[in-house]
Amino acid sequence: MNGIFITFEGPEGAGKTTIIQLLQEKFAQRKGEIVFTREPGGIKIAEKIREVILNKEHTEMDARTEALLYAAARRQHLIEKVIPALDEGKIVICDRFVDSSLAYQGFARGIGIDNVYSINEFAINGVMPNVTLYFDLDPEKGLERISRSTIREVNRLDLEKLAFHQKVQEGYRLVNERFKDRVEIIQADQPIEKVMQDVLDILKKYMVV
Ligand SMILES: Nc1ncnc2c1ncn2[C@@H]1O[C@H](COP(=O)(O)OP(=O)(O)OP(=O)(O)O)[C@@H](O)[C@H]1O
Ligand SMILES: Cc1cn([C@H]2C[C@H](O)[C@@H](COP(=O)(O)O)O2)c(=O)[nH]c1=O
Repeated sequence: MNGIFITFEGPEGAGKTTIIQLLQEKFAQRKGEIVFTREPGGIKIAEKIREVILNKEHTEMDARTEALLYAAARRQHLIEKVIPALDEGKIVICDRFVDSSLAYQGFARGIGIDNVYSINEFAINGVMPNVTLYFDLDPEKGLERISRSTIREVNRLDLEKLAFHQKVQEGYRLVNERFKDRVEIIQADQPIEKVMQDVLDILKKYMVV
């Protein structure tokens, strides 16, 4: 794989999707070189799994089932979209990846970061990001942002209590420490233009911006 794999991580409402949209606009002329995608989703089967996981009616979903579904969506997305693009030398920018599973299912759901990493090792088979941009924002602020959004649909995980989202933040702290060689922290509580500039400053170490 000759390409560059870049992932965006962070809590709800941190601004990952907003910045990815701005990057898509900025790099609109470079469609053959840069692939934008997301997890869970990005391809047909994984988008269907996304619908199952995030459906607000599926309140009975077991935590391990949830972890396995994210890992299954990840596997199919890697095989169909991410790995072929990296093999062609492309840059892949993905909204969320395995660190989300470690923070949300591993830590916040209480399954254990190592347990969730194990099932994901089977799914990803050694494919890890070159760099991860972590959008750092307190969960209260992120939840407040999404509650004000008129376009973003509320999903099952958004509906978890604040205590869950605080655990997600704590989980990410542990994950970021474990993978500090590839994780770059973005201060997400800044105006969008400044967040975008900080993101570009990091991306320019990996690609022409
Ligand atoms: N820097 C910012 N300052 C203020 N509001 C912002 C900023 N970045 C994004 N927002 C707003 O916050 C809301 C959530 O942003 P966005 O969807 O990009 O977050 P996200 O990290 O992708 O969230 P999620 O992972 O929950 O989907 C949107 O309404 C967006 O306009
Ligand atoms: C990949 C992944 C995601 N999640 C959670 C995080 C969010 O609550 C949703 C995805 O929604 P978004 O608007 O696209 O951010 O799913 C998770 O818990 N585990 C994962 O592996």
